[in-house]
Amino acid sequence: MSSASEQLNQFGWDEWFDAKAHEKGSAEHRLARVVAVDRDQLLVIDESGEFRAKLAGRFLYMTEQSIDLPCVGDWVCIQYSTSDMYGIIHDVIPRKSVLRRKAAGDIIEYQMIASNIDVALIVQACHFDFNVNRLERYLVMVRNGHVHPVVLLTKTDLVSPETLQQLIEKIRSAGINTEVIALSNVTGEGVNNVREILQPGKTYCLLGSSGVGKSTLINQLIGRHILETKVVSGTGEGRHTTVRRELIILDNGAMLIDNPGMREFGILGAEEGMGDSFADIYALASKCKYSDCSHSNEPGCAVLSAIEEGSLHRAHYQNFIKLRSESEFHDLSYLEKRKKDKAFGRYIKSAKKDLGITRK
Ligand SMILES: Nc1nc2c(ncn2[C@@H]2O[C@H](COP(=O)(O)OP(=O)(O)OP(=O)(O)O)[C@@H](O)[C@H]2O)c(=O)[nH]1
Ligand SMILES: [Zn+2]
Repeated sequence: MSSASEQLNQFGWDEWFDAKAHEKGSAEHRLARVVAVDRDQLLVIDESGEFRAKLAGRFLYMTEQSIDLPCVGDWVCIQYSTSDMYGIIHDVIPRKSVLRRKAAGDIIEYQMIASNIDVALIVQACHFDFNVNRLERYLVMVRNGHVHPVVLLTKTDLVSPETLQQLIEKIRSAGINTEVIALSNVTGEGVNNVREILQPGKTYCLLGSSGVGKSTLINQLIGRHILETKVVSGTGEGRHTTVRRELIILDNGAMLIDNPGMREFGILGAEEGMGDSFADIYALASKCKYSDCSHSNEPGCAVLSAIEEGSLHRAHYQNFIKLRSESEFHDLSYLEKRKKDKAFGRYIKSAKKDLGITRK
């Protein structure tokens, strides 16, 4: 790594990105990390501070999908010129991890929420909000994006220690081995356990339903001075109106991404299944000859006959197949793998018992 890129380590740059930048031939460019996106303007940070930036016309022209445009958390190749108040973004360095959600509608389109997140803190409140199935859906989304999950149970002040213990047992008996931190923003209990896992140079985000205490927790984690915004131009001079920063650097050097997309993520990402847009296909599927019909070539498939008859649009069906292979397949493969792991664990246990091996 060059010394310039070493200075970027504080913002999460590492050997992984370095290797990707070399592969792409972008290693010679100046690099910066996106801390906010405001329509066509971006706010980026590098070792010399924060700058406004815009996308290069050529980059915009060459980009076919909106998910390939820079989002919060991305590393970008940037050029600064003395004549322009904006830095010009020429490229995006490949993403190590992503949080994205399906855009509404039949066409399979994804919307980027943020990238290059190391750990997602999945927040549920002990009181009212707690739901293991929803937790599993969040875990699937997060792991599909290659983000490491940690579960936060908030509002412990509203439940008895026994109830809290039962909630944790429910999580464990669902086969979820993810680290769980219980906390109360009111008493402050457990908040330090969250602080302890936040490492400098790593990027975190909070996911969870509205009202579970994410903002309250973020406010506890943020030092006051971070809220003051000083935005300079590409030349390093002048001040401009404030952009709401979505990537926040905490006092200890850990980074926290909190953006509007993340706030809606729970509803559109983890909670909306495929059912809504493909209700017609699911209705037909119940009439297929085989209950495990994949609707691709089976005899007696009601979905395929509906296409033949013209009562189901082929394009709609193709979207269904594509989305199923892209999303449900990954989701299921993760859940199935975990079930298998669990089954394997039981198998090992019983085999040990048969052989008379017991834990000392
Ligand atoms: N009793 C109790 N109340 C809490 C706790 N944490 C947050 N609250 C309260 O719960 C309400 C919602 O908290 P927020 O932090 O705004 O929740 P949020 O998750 O940020 O919600 P959105 O901004 O809608 O995503 C507020 O009235 C908080 O004061 C807690 O640990 N215990
Ligand atoms: Zn079928």
